Amino acid sequence: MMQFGVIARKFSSSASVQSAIKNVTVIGGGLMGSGIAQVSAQAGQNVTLVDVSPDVLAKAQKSIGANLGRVAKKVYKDKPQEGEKFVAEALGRIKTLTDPVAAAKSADLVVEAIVENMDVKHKLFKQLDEAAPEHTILASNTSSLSINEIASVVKRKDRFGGLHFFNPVPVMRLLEVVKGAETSEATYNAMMAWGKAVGKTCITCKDTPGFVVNRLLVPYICEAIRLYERGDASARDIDIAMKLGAGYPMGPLELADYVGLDTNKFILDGWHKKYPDQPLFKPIPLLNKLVAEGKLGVKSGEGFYKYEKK
Ligand SMILES: CCCCCCCC(=O)CC(=O)SCCNC(=O)CCNC(=O)[C@H](O)C(C)(C)COP(=O)(O)OP(=O)(O)OC[C@H]1O[C@@H](n2cnc3c(N)ncnc32)[C@H](O)[C@@H]1OP(=O)(O)O
Ligand SMILES: NC(=O)C1=CN([C@@H]2O[C@H](COP(=O)(O)OP(=O)(O)OC[C@H]3O[C@@H](n4cnc5c(N)ncnc54)[C@H](O)[C@@H]3O)[C@@H](O)[C@H]2O)C=CC1
Repeated sequence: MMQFGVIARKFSSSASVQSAIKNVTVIGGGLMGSGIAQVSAQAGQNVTLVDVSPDVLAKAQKSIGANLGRVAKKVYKDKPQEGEKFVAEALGRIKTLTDPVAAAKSADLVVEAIVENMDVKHKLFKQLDEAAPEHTILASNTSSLSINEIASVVKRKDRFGGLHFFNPVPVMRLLEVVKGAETSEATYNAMMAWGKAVGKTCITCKDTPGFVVNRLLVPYICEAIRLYERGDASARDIDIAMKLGAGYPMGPLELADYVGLDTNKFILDGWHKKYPDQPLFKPIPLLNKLVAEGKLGVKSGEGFYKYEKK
């Protein structure tokens, strides 16, 4: 207990922690990338947010502005002018680009948050490795792919690692810092210091499938889908059970809809291919059916539940 207290204090987050990294490039302006850009800018970093789509970048700026407004309302409750200044300054620290190569040239750290596809990630990291200055650390926010496999295409394997954030990034306090087989101690220390500087509590994990959280969360969600598929309980009752019986903020089926059923399926299929004998990773016909029907959860308006389209 004593030891846990010490560890908890040692790794407790603080936005005032100093990091040598001042210029961060975030690639992918979707759900995760926009959140990573926001928390970095909030912590005083100069941020370049990159996406292939200018529309995504415009949407990301809008949602970051709205989320910074939420933070300002809380932190500067009685000082609205200071709140406005905080939002304007943080937004002013984020510039947007559609060219990852140009964006890498000024980066101390690049955090990649593009589609969960090994070939697409490889193509991007090859370009980044060639374009980025010598000292730049390259990191991936992958949910389920191997950090070593992603790093296989870069020369700077010692300056490569995993920085795995959680959705919604501005709210979830954890950051998994993943050491690849060749990640140097200096890179690891820099990633830990940066994670703390952007306000997260960091934990360390080796390059193992799903790291800590998803290795436990994916089988849990999949078992909930199988329970529902067998007709053992209704979706509503499964979710109520885990919220009221186990203290989770969302039930497993709500969380699956929130993360995206396509993402759930992608992770499961990838792990099943790699570990065909592991029963926890076996395909789930109901999940496949929902995805084939375009029922992807919150983002498509329907998954296990129906949602109003935004
Ligand atoms: C099989 C595949 C599975 C894995 C797939 C891969 C995924 C990954 O790699 C890793 C992941 O991210 S796994 C997902 C991790 N996330 C979770 O588990 C979220 C669980 N849900 C929650 O914590 C709350 O329901 C939640 C915080 C979302 C909402 O909380 P509430 O229900 O209490 O609702 P609110 O009262 O509206 O919000 C509470 C406070 O949070 C603020 N907020 C909510 N959403 C936000 C957002 N999107 N951006 C910024 N701020 C946000 C909200 O303002 C409120 O703040 P306070 O006013 O201070 O309370
Ligand atoms: N959705 C989640 O809950 C979580 C996802 N992740 C991981 O984060 C990464 C991103 O996920 P999301 O933000 O959910 O995806 P998303 O689909 O919301 O965003 C991905 C963005 O990347 C852009 N993009 C694709 N290829 C690109 C390229 N070559 N260069 C620049 N931009 C490119 C797309 O236009 C899109 O806007 C994935 O690796 C995912 O596994 C990690 C933690 C949680």
